[in-house]
Amino acid sequence: MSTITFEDINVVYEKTEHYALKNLNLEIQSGQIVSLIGPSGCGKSTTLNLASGLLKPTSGHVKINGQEITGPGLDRGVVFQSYSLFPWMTVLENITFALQQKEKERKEIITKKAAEILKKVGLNEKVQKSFPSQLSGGMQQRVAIARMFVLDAPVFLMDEPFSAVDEITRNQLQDLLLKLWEEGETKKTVLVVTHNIDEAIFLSDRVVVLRDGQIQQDILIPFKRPRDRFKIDQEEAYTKIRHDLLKAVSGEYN
Ligand SMILES: Nc1ncnc2c1ncn2[C@@H]1O[C@H](COP(=O)(O)OP(=O)(O)OP(=O)(O)O)[C@@H](O)[C@H]1O
Repeated sequence: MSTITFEDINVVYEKTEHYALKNLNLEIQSGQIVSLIGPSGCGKSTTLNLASGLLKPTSGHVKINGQEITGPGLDRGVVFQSYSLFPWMTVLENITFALQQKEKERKEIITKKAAEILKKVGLNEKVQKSFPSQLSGGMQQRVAIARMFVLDAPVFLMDEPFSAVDEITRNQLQDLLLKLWEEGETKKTVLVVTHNIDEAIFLSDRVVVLRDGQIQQDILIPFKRPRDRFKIDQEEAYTKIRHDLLKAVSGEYN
């Protein structure tokens, strides 16, 4: 169980004068999926980087379960837009290497575990023996998702994880993420940065809209899980939420 809290956060990057984040207060409850959306430069990645521990706030506190974050840690899994796999290792080696950093099991056990999660995300033995450069972007992102789940951190931080792939692949990856998340015994706390309003609605329990480093809107997404994208988008509530989010992102919300 992991709740992330941002308390009175201000971020002013070195050699700049403007606030990348200003008086930001946000709590992401344990087991929630929360998306951050908003126009370019509104502070989405800055918020995520605070949670990952790669960035420290100029003032304020970022905490997990009440404990101040002081740097990156194994309690947080991260997936970025670019595939962040080691190019000189095969797919299977990428996962076993990551697992070896965490678990002190025998090599055969780790390899078995790695192969199992890869199979689960739809990557067969042939793909497992391939190098990342031999795979499509969507497949590489499947590997990154597999790695995040097998490492089993209680918090997942994802920065535009599906923005580099085509729309059909994007939908498949969203479905995969939700399937693995829903199957989990303890629900992961997930913070996702996205530019895509439909993705934010489909994935999230809450969508937070940032503008100029501040929270403009914080909208609850009421659709029951598991969700069917082709059903929820027919609902009246969906149209209203989408409309409100589009307005908020465009800065036209009063
Ligand atoms: N390393 C940095 N040094 C200086 N300013 C930065 C740095 N990183 C971000 N900024 C500035 O901080 C503000 C917030 O940036 P951030 O990357 O968090 O926005 P974003 O919403 O993620 O944008 P995008 O959607 O384009 O990725 C912007 O004005 C940006 O120019």
